[in-house]
Amino acid sequence: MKIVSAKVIVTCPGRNFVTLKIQTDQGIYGIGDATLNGRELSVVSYLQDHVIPCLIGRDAHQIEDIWQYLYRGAYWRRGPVTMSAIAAVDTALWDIKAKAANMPLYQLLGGRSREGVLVYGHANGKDIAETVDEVGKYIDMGYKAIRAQSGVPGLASTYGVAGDKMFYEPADAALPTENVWSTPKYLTHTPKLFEKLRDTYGDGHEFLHDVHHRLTPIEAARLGKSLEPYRLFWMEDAVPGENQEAFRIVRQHTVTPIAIGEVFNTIWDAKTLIQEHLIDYIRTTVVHAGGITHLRRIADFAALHHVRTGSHGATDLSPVCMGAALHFDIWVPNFGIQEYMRHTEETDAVFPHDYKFENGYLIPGDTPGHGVDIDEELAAKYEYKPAYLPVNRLEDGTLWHW
Ligand SMILES: O=C(O)C(=O)C[C@H](O)[C@H](O)CO
Ligand SMILES: [Mg+2]
Repeated sequence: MKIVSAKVIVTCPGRNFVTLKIQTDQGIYGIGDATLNGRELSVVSYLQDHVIPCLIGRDAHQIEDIWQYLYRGAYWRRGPVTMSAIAAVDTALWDIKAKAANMPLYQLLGGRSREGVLVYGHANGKDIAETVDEVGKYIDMGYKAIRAQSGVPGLASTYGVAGDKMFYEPADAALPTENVWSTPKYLTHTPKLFEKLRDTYGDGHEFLHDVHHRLTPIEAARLGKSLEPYRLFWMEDAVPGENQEAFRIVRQHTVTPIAIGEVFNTIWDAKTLIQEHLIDYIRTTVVHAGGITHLRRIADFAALHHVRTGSHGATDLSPVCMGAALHFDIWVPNFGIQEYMRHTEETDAVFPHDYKFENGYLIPGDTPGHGVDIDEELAAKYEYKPAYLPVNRLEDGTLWHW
């Protein structure tokens, strides 16, 4: 089955998405997500100018060979742009193979390992009281796991805390918004939030928290320790991930489970973290870590070291990524949890899909392929709009992590 054409579709139904569509000589097509938040057009160019010309005429069934061809063959390995482009090709090819087999994608991976994919939603509020109320709304919707973020007293705005509660969009401005950050204020405040959540809702739900890479290792160790009485499912991105060895310090001091990986692109970003048992959950996902082919490699390596998966699933990962991720999640033996930030109605209309939310779980459908399509006519109505993620500064103006 030969690849005869491929095109990149950019659309902005409330936020930007980049989608690759690969067409074969047998009339079967596949799609893959290529969205890299705030840097979307660099992946568009990488695909259009450098990848698509190399795909034409290749056998769409040779997924592994094409992956190696694009990874090794480029000479310049890794990085978010390269790996998002490879992921888009890989996802589209798995979609094609599953459609050709007339099976849902999870059947090709090894079949279902579970009935549904446990997901966590995002609750956030300007203060503890509002966050506790928002968590209650997620519990009422049936969520069993909820990420909680709260505004910090004395800080005007904090990433993760939004006006629109259900459809929070971090890439919120044509140029980066500037937030102010104070580690001492945050470290004093955050344990109080989780104390209140456990007091209010008891022990029946999982609570998660995202630190956004803002702490040093010893500060992260302190936070993890202070959160221990509230039994978090995980503490996410506590320190920047580049220095994997730094996690040894966090690990030595706390039994709060540790998660990281949404900014990782390959197994090499997580190798030390996994083999030294420094983390509990690896959060790489389909679109930013080389597609299903590479994610499977990471998950298998993680399984050897008791590390489970917890794929990133914010709104900037399109429904195409979510669909593919759910087929992966329903199969992967060492599954942990899947993040699920709901897309808007406009986005869902552009990307018709067959997955559904039921009682705290997402269930992939049985449509052949990954079960997500793109309505190209509708997509064309939403023109690309530049949008950036915010930046973070300390109170004295120093640029900080976010
Ligand atoms: O969903 C999360 O855990 C995030 O941290 C959201 C990210 O900031 C967002 O997806 C960046 O593009
Ligand atoms: Mg995160």
